Amino acid sequence: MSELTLEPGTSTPGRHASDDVVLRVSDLAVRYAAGRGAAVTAVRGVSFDVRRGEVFGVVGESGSGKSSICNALMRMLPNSARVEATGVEFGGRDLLSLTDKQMRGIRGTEIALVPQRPMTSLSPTTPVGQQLRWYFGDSIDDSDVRDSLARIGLHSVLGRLDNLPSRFSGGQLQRLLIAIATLTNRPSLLLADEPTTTLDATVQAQVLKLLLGIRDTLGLSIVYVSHDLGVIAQICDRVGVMYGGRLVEVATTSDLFHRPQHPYTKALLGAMPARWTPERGRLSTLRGTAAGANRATGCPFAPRCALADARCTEEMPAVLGDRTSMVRCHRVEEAT
Ligand SMILES: Nc1ncnc2c1ncn2[C@@H]1O[C@H](COP(=O)(O)OP(=O)(O)OP(=O)(O)O)[C@@H](O)[C@H]1O
Repeated sequence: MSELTLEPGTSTPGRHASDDVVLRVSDLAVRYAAGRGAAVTAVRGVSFDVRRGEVFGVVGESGSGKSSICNALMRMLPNSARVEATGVEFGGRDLLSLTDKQMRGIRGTEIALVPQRPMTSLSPTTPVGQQLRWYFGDSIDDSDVRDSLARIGLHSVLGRLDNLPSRFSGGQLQRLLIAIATLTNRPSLLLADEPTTTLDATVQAQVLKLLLGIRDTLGLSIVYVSHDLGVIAQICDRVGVMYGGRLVEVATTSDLFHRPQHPYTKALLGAMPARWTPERGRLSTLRGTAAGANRATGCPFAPRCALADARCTEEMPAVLGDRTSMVRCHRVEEAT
C-alpha cells in the first residue's frame, strides 16, 4: 500500500469511469409498513448502474427516498421495511438474495458506508483509535496505512488516537473514517449518504477532495447522496434525480447542468444560489410541497409542475432513454 499517493483535488471526474458495471440496481422498491403513521412506499421502480471508478450522485429533496436506497443496498433497513427488486447485482451476486451472514461479510469490506454525522456514529466515551480497531481491526496500525493517512494531512489526528471523539472536529473525524474505511479493506464501492451535511464549506471541500483522491488512487466507485446540487456538481460523474421515491432523470453531470430535461431538475437548478446573478433577479422557488409525492399513479411531480396536464396526473411516464441516461416526463419536449 505504500505506493499510494493520495493527492486530493487533482482528480478529473470521469477519468476512471469504465464500462464495467460494479453495481446494477433494477426496479428497486422500498416500502415501510404502517407503524404510528401510514404505510409509505419510499422508493419505487428505481434502476441505475454504477461503473467502475464512477461517482454516481443521487440528488433530491428531503423525503425523496435517497437514504432508503442506500440503506436498502447495505441491507440496513428497519424490520418494518420491505425491499423488492428485479435485482441488486454487485460483484456477480444479488445482494438481496444473500444470507445475513454473507451480507455481513460484504459490509465494511467490499462495500463501505460513510456516515452522515461522524460524531454521532462513534461512542463519545471510547477513544477514537479503539473504536476504529473494532471496525477495521489492527490494520489501522499498519505502517503503510499510517503513512498514507499522514500523506493526506491526517498526521495531527494520528498522534491523538487515544483521545475521545469530542476532541476532534467533525471534518477531521469524517476524513479519518473515510480514509481508514477505504485504505484498510480496499472496498470496490463506497456509499456516502450526505457525508458533508454537517460540515462548513471549507471542510466540506476537503472531504470532497479526499473522496476524489481516493477514487482516483484506488479506482473504487462511489454512490454519493446529497440534497445539494452544488456538492453534486463538484464530485459526481453522473447523477440520478429523485422525486417522490422515483428517479425522474439520470444524466452525466455536464448534461444535467447544461441540458436539464425534467421540469423538476430545471426547478432545482433554478433554485441554486450558486447559479444566481444579479441580472437574474430573485432565485426561483418551487411552488407547493412534496407532500403526497409518493403516490402510485401519475408523475410524482405533476402537482407542482407548471407543464402538467391530465395525462401527467393519471399515468406514470415511461422511461425515455436507458439506465445510463434517461428522463421520465410526458411533457419533455415542452420542458426542454
Ligand atoms: N423507518 C421508517 N419508517 C417509516 N417511514 C420511513 C422510515 N424511513 C424513512 N421513511 C419515509 O420514507 C420516505 C423517504 O425517506 P428517506 O429518508 O429515504 O428520504 P431522503 O431523501 O433520504 O430524506 P432526507 O434527505 O431527509 O434523509 C419519507 O417519506 C420518510 O418519511
